[in-house]
Amino acid sequence: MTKPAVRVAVTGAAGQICYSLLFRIANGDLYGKDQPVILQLLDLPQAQGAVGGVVMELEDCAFPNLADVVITSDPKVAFKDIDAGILVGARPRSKGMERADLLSANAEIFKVQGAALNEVAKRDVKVLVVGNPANTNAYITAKSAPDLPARNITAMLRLDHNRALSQFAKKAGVLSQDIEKLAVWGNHSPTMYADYRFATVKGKPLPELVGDEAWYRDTLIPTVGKRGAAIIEARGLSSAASAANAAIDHMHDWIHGTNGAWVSMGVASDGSYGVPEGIVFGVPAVCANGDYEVVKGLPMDDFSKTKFDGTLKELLDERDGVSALLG
Ligand SMILES: NC(=O)C1=CN([C@@H]2O[C@H](COP(=O)(O)OP(=O)(O)OC[C@H]3O[C@@H](n4cnc5c(N)ncnc54)[C@H](O)[C@@H]3O)[C@@H](O)[C@H]2O)C=CC1
Ligand SMILES: O=C([O-])CC(=O)C(=O)O
Repeated sequence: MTKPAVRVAVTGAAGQICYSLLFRIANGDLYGKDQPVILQLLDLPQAQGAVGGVVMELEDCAFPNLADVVITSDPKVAFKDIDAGILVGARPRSKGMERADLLSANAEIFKVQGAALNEVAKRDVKVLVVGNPANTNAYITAKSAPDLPARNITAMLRLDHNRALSQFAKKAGVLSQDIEKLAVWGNHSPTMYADYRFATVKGKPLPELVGDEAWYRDTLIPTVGKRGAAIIEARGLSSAASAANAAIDHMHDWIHGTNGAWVSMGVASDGSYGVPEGIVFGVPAVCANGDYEVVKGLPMDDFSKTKFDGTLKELLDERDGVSALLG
């Protein structure tokens, strides 16, 4: 017998990330090939025609498990009874613009969408915020959805995690899939801290395989931190297919589990590592049974502490920047 369909809302459906993401979800990359999915697509009124075009293309793929598609500009229609929500729709950064510039432009969007999720989504909905500044947008969403568990409203650090994996793999001459226990801490921004101190490859410490602490500090960390800007510079547009891939990885692992492996997720702090409660902070996590647990008790050395405090300070400043809006 066919399983009942799950409902997945995706916002920013006419945008470039969704042009990749929607096809991956419809193909079963999120919930599996045996799970019917209903896509509930949100975009602005002026983008409805373009969303219609994307939906024609989805139809033309004849995905066996795409049960239905809803197109709307009303968040309460898009989020009705959803099992999962991927909030992509936001104003993207253009050349020369920093994420902080996006803060106020996007804060209002996530306030409205948080309130709509609060009203109509399933009580155990899993939410991933992709739209930048992703951590603070997730923070606003959670604060605007007080009846939903804050732990279920997450932000995307997985692109940073995947970027770091690839750079480390290249440097150490190993496969990225063999790198375990990498952690990306903090904000999805150039201040993020890709921490390889605990990482191993087939039991060997990654720092030993890399064998070049100066490269790690002076090249790896800034390369990953500024990768989004490098892609904008090269493409004239921000990253899209890799962002969609990271969103699939994040949600897939949350839904299906990681078999003990660490992944990096932006999650509402419970106060651990000294991060004030509620701040959405990138942490290493292990997923199981449709839930995640933050890896706790990792020690910090002087370098880590400096990096950690820097990215935390940026998030606290962003929080202060939106506090008036949250009232
Ligand atoms: N967290 C991460 O790792 C990454 C985040 N991003 C962010 O993802 C976001 C989307 O990127 P793209 O798809 O490239 O942008 P895009 O400009 O191609 O598409 C954005 C879409 O969102 C829609 N939109 C705007 N306001 C909306 C609202 N209130 N409700 C629903 N839809 C709305 C627009 O009409 C447009 O169709 C940007 O904020 C970008 O910075 C991009 C890459 C990585
Ligand atoms: O940098 C940007 O604006 C897009 C983004 O978040 C990324 O590629 O990491």
